[in-house]
Amino acid sequence: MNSQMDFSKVCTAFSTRKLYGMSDVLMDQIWLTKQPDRVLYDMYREVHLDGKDLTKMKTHVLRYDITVIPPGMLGPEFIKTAGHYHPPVSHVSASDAPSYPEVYQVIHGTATYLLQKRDFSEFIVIEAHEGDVVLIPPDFGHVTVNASNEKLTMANWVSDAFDSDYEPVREKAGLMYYLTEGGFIKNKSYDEVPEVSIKKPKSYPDFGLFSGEDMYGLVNDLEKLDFLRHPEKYEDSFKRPFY
Ligand SMILES: O=P(O)(O)OC[C@H]1O[C@](O)(CO)[C@@H](O)[C@@H]1O
Repeated sequence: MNSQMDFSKVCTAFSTRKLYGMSDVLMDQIWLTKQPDRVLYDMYREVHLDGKDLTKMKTHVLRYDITVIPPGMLGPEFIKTAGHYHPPVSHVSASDAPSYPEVYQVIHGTATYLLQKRDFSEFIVIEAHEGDVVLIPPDFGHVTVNASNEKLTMANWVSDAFDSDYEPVREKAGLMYYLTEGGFIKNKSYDEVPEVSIKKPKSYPDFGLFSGEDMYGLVNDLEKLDFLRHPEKYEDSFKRPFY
């Protein structure tokens, strides 16, 4: 996928996330009161190069989305996405059903992915550059930060069978740590937090995902993304510690 494309022409839905819509998850509430509302980032849903690709995505109940996050600060914090968890897969009735995973690829710029385990036992940070792929395993909440001085364009493949859950991140006023110019700052809403665990991007041969390979190409091989819809079948590959 080319970061210079006009994604609004090749998506089925466009939306933006605005500052006031994220007020609950920001570290500096005093800074916020002095800010006018503004658009923080753009989201393009079901990006497709032609109608056939869109049909394939819909048939497999998968979405290829693009998110564009300009550089900037939210007070002391670097600009970031609101953050959310995915619900457990609905076709497994067990109380420990895994939640839907997701895979990101940086198209242009630098992304810092923050991954937080649902039970607060892990906090993983992965800085990714152009071509890098980052897999969000089941049961991790996630936020993307643009801590660089250039525009970030990133893609994701994800199941289209659910809505993201924003409440757990909102009720704690963000993830366990905020990424600021001075480094990571602990979010006081959490009692005990694990240390920040810095990891490097990698390829995921078990899932057919390789850094440097444009993952839009998977539109021609969507069976390979079955793990996004049926993570319960890939339990061994998702075994902890995943990173
Ligand atoms: O939903 P949030 O937390 O604002 O994050 C934005 C991004 O997350 C995704 O929904 C995928 O999880 C992207 O498609 C979207 O652009």
